[in-house]
Amino acid sequence: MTEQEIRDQLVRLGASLFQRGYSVGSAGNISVRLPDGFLMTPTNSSLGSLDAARISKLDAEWRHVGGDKPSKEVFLHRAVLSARPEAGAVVHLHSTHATAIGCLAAPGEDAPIPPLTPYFVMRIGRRLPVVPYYRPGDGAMEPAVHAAALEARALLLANHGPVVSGKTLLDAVYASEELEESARLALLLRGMPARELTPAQVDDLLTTFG
Ligand SMILES: O=C(CO)COP(=O)(O)O
Ligand SMILES: [Zn+2]
Repeated sequence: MTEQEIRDQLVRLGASLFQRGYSVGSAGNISVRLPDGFLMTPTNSSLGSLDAARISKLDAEWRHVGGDKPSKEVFLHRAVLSARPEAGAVVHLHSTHATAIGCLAAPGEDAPIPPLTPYFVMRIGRRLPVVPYYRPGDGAMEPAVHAAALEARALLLANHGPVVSGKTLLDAVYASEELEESARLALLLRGMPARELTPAQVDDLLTTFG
């Protein structure tokens, strides 16, 4: 895809997430890896009304080289994209149910959502580490996020929200949606004797689709 096509896709997918309530106000941010750097949603922008021409551009050293001022969460995206060379995009949301799990789970926990359905396992994997709370935009979070991203495709920022990587922007968006719906399901079934996928079923999914 050309950079222009990726910019247009970012606008479309941001609007789609916003319209369905996965993000509200100016919450959340998205980054995409390019051959010569990165695209990032501008700070204080709404995912619902991004302007393709004003999306921030950063060079390969994460210096701002074009468009509006980038998200204050540049450190967060840099931590994940540098830990996961195969990842092409990162989506950070404040989606309600995943954030709720990030308020219930203990920082350091690494599987706060049980493997209830195959698509959760296929899109998120076995681990979903919970990174301790940091103020939004605090660069001090970078080592903790980097360490978590080395072992998992997605993570939860305690009391803040989910961070999900994917091979492509579309993969990262699909995985973010799957994570939010899985969190919702986990909360709906809390305290009920829900049947989880067995370790053998999880292994089978990961070897077939992982
Ligand atoms: O989600 C956010 C902070 O965590 C939004 O911040 P930005 O508007 O700077 O991207
Ligand atoms: Zn946030």
